[in-house]
Amino acid sequence: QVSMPEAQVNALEGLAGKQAMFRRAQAKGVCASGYFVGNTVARNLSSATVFSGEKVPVVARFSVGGTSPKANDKARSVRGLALQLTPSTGDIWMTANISAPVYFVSKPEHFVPFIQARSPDPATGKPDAAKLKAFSDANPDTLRQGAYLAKAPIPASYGQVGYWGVNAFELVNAKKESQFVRWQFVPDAGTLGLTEEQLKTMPDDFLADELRKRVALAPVSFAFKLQLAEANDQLVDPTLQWPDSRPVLTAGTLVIDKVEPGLDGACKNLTFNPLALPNGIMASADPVLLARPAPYGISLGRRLSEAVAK
Ligand code: HEM
Repeated sequence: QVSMPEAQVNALEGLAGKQAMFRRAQAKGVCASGYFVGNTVARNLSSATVFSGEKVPVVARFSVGGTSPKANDKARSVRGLALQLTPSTGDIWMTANISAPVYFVSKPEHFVPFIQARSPDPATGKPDAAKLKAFSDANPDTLRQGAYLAKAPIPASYGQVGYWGVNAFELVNAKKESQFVRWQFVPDAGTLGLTEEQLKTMPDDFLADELRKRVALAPVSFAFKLQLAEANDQLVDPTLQWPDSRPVLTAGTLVIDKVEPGLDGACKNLTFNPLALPNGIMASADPVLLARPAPYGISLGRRLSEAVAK
């Protein structure tokens, strides 16, 4: 009997073949570092020490969606921004964010059939179109992320695309007041997509070098924004956004001022566990959020033991 988290990681390995030593999702990426500074908006909502206003050291990993370390940087997939914040006092905070406001499943048990419907059928070497249609028809919520990405520009830079936390979290302040939020990292340089011409002429691999060159000239920064839930907003379905009318407040700044010359750096031995939350930031009841740490840990375990076995 295979557990759900193991089945999820196995399904990811089936998409483009097992990629030993690489992350089983967002396999292609680059490690970077910098700092985060929270402001009074954050401090009024949360007692987390990452929001104290000090420069909190950050390890960051930018990534391209999919399970292949050779993924095409021009693919119509998500880009990722994963962070580990290590304040001088208090708890570490980890978060893994994507360049879409929504996820592709609303229930963790849909993850395996979603991936399998897109994986090559052993008989034909291609995904089974009928199987994909049947799954999509039965679960139309699994098409929402694709619909978003179909309309979004293909990012020209890891530093010129927005990243969303997607899942809802609960902030709690010193007075024990609670506020449910969703966060996003909005690039200060603005968003920029590849032109039709660039989509034809750019190489498949450019994002890591582009970020190195950009950061060598000046740090890359993002506004950390919080969208505030109202009383009856749903907190458990990451395929749905909250209404645009919900207030979005700037609560801090993320600055990236160094990019690893290679790919790994400090990210190699880490998994960015989205439930590694400090006091003052709590998980919502979103079942997709609660399902994340186990497969991340399994992926970390597999890739680290493969690296030793090599
Ligand atoms: C049941 C749902 C999910 C499963 C099974 C899953 C699975 C995984 C796995 C196995 C990894 C590789 C971990 C590692 O080796 O360190 C990963 C990484 C990642 N996931 Fe998820 N994930 C889920 C939901 C989400 C959601 C909702 C988001 C969006 C916010 C997300 C964003 C990311 C990002 C950005 C990474 C790359 C982190 C890095 O750079 O190290 N995942 N996921």
